[in-house]
Amino acid sequence: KEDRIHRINKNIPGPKSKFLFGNLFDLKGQVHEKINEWYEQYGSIYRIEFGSVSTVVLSEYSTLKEAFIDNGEIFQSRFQRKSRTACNKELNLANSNGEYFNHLKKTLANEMTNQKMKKKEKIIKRQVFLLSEFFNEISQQSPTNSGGISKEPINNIIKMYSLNVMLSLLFNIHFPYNSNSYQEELIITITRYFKSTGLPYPSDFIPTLYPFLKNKPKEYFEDYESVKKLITKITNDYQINHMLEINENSTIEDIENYQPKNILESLLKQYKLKNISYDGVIGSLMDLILAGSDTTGNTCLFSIVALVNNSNIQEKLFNEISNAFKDEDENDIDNENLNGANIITNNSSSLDNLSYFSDRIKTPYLVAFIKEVKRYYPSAPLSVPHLLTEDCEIQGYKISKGTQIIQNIYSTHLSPSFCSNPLEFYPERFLDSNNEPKIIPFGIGQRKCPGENIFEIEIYVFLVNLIKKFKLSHPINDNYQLNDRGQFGLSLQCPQFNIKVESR
Ligand code: HEM
Repeated sequence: KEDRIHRINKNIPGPKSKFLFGNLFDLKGQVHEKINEWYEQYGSIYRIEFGSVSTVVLSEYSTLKEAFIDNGEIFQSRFQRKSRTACNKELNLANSNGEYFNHLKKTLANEMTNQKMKKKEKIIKRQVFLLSEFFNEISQQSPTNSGGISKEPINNIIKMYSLNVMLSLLFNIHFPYNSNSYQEELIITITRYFKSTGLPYPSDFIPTLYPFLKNKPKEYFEDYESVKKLITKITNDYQINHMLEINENSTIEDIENYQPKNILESLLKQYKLKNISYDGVIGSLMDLILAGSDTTGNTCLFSIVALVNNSNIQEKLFNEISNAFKDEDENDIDNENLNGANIITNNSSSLDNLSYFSDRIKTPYLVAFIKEVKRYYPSAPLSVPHLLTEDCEIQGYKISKGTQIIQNIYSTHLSPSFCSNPLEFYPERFLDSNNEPKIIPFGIGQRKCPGENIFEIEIYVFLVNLIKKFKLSHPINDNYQLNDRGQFGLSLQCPQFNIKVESR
């Protein structure tokens, strides 16, 4: 089977590969930068070998469109890596295929529509308010009160925001914004897991090595299990406390008539109808929490880096936002403590009345800034690998079924074929709606990210509040730049940084 794949793919250009290991030795560390180097050498379609797995890397919008949209059906399956399937048994959304996947996707798509997500802005604003308190504390740290410097890098706290949004959306709970405790360990575990899950492990691609390396690296499997334990406990608790209407005595009809109140209940309903397994429920919740918190968290962090490194842009945004949203929020948030995670009470407040996101037309420069952040710092630089399920021809090259396909979002966004001066951070390029370049941070085609709608609200509300209330700058000198070279992982990791915060 592999001989056939290699025979068909051999006409596609690409670097020389080594016996047994293929190009794996080159794919260590900053994988996306190596993939970009090869893109510059071989163009928008090239072939590499992940051990014995023939792989084709596709870049640039027209090539990706030809594959993932014009030939969408045969490009939609996930390539299964043993290290991942050993954890999730192919029962979760991100790793399943075929009918089972379609069922899961439909269940989640129904719950994550633009309309439904817009109604969740209240939840997001609550989290942004709590996060602002943390920034307030930093700003008051210096003796003059004119501005303070964070004592520690702020990366984990910002990731706590995106994790809390997902936890409150799914389970109606969130963690406090402080360090030295259980939640910081959780963030570190998620970050480590997401970094390592993007790396190509030799045991996934060299069958002869599998028996020796199958449970390595140990940390990767331990991290997965520790997050799974937490999500399983929260899900079990939720069922006991909230889904009382459905129990062992319920008939199929009762279950079918049950109206789920959120994403979690929709998944549990499908489990009770025996359409998906309990592991499928937990695995898909983990997808949402892991994918939802790490990608969004890193993008929020990169947006802060962009504000600090481009103070003129920060001032322009401050002026635009202050003019657009003059009103002040009053926040009255009550929490009850439960095992370290707080239950969110549903007191209504002025938070409920205001929707920044629906009014984003008032802030065209901020909307353009967010697009530029997504382009310049693509949070999922190489997307999630796909599997080609039928032979096909793309850009005149024949590709065999069984080939692993990589969506190269990183080069697509940062190559001169995409836009002029691609290495300049320049939001203005998105101001002309007739001429705006097409970005694909969420992937392309049938497997495109289901979290896009919620992400857009999360980053918009986050930036409106942060920019309106605080001036952010480099902790040492206003003229210095923060390091913005992302570290490779399934999501591009923003380097750790401290920050100076002044209240506006
Ligand atoms: C900056 C924010 C985000 C970026 C850049 C991003 C990017 C991506 C990309 C590139 C993919 C793969 C698409 C493909 O294979 O064609 C993906 C898949 C996925 N994302 Fe996101 N994502 C983000 C936020 C989120 C959020 C907030 C959630 C959850 C609410 C989420 C959940 C998922 C899931 C579950 C998948 C797997 C979908 C599947 O296999 O069908 N993502 N995302």
